[in-house]
Amino acid sequence: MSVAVRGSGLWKRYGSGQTQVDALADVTAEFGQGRFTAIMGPSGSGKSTLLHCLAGLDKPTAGQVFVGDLDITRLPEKQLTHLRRDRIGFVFQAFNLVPTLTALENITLPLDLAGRKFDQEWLDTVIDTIGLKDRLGHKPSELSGGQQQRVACARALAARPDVVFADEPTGNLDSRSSADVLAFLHRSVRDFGQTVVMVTHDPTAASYADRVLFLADGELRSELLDPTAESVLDTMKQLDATAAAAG
Ligand SMILES: Nc1ncnc2c1ncn2[C@@H]1O[C@H](COP(=O)(O)OP(=O)(O)OP(=O)(O)O)[C@@H](O)[C@H]1O
Repeated sequence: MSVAVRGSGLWKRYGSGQTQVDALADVTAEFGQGRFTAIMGPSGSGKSTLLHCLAGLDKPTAGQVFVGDLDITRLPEKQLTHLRRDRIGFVFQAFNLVPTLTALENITLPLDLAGRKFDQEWLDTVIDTIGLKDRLGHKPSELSGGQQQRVACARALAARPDVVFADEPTGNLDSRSSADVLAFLHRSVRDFGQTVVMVTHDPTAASYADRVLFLADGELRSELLDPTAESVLDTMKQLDATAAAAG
């Protein structure tokens, strides 16, 4: 299995002296191509920081991030911007759609901005899979939260990136809409070989992934393969118990 993204010896330090926080403390992790990985952990454990460093949105204090063979921590800002545009997709908790554009215009916006020719067949496949064909001419305000997030997922996939990073993509959704969004991400991995890395608090959301990584205090503490909501909950309880015993 080839590796889509790799973080090696990642540190992220904020502040100094009394207020110093190591949001990441020597995290090394690989994300295989065509795999769906969830990142979990208590609030403040470093999940978003890890995702942002892996996605080139933030620079680690030490360590390296490779997208394919490319060390993105060494890239000048302009090349990094191009890499984020061409090879990385993002889905945020707050959808972040452009309110004045239709759903379809939002989906193709990154390609329009990059002046790229569409792979129409791929775009049709993605649009078929989000199941919003009759809503493509609607503005975000005319769509439900779940529909908006599916549009945001389609936008992230439109350029067929090496990897899609999703930061709490179901954090603002009810369970039915969450299931639609997660089913779409799952299908993009299973049917199209996409690579997805998703931060979530929700054991049910994590159960859609192939693998769950658990962070605590900026360190990787555990890993679960082929998770179920129950096995994720059990692991969270064990980690809580270990933390309570240690502290
Ligand atoms: N810009 C910043 N300046 C100082 N400290 C920061 C900054 N960003 C994050 N931190 C600290 O780094 C640690 C990790 O934060 P991070 O947001 O990555 O955690 P998280 O696991 O994503 O939390 P949550 O689940 O609450 O979103 C926290 O202690 C946080 O307070």
